[in-house]
Amino acid sequence: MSEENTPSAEWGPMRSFGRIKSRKLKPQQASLFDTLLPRIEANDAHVAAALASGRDLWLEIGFGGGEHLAAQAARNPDVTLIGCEPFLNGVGSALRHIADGDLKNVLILPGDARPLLDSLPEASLSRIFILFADPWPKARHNKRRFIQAETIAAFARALKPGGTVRFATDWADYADWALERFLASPDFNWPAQSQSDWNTAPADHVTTRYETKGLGDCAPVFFDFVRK
Ligand SMILES: C[S@@+](CC[C@H](N)C(=O)[O-])C[C@H]1O[C@@H](n2cnc3c(N)ncnc32)[C@H](O)[C@@H]1O
Repeated sequence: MSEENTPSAEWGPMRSFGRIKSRKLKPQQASLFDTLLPRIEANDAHVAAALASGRDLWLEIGFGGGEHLAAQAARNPDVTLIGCEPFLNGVGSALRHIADGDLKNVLILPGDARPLLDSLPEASLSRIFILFADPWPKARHNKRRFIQAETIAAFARALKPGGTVRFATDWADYADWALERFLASPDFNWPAQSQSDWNTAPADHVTTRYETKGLGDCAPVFFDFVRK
């Protein structure tokens, strides 16, 4: 393998994430940042090892406090989950869940999911979760929503055929927005089962912290889109 083709060269953009400063954290959290995070950080080497293992790779974007991420990892020991979250205290909370559950199948990227999505090899993910993403309800802020035609194209590139994206929200306009964009994509199907059950939490869903707050303007909506 030539130098340019090694995974570390391919995933160079991931190195540009600034390190979260552990001194801004509570002492218990800071020690997890110093001890646990280096072992499980979704850096080039750890992601390369996860891919080489041949295990299914799932990605959770914006895991908040990490409750869903940790619960899915505990339920699915044969899968490796990557969680991305730029919110410092959320990462600290997820590290606590990972330590408490002695979970060995989680990688954490303390930052923006988009460069990671773009740098993962094509067709490397089996599932993507984006649960109760920031709704940006004001029209002038809609462009900040994570779901855009470009991110849907990035999901399509990174997912295996048959892989899924689960999108959940409790904001009606964001539900419409996401549905419109996924249906416009040539790369995704919305299967009949998800179409009939969109207002019921899927059997394998784990309630998230944000979901319990009920801050949106509608009951939770769940869409499972399938990569063609
Ligand atoms: C409304 S919260 C929901 C958190 C969690 N999914 C839940 O349901 O409790 C949205 C989260 O997405 C994170 N987020 C926003 N933009 C992101 C991005 N580009 N990449 C990864 N996470 C992001 C935020 O920091 C925030 O924690």
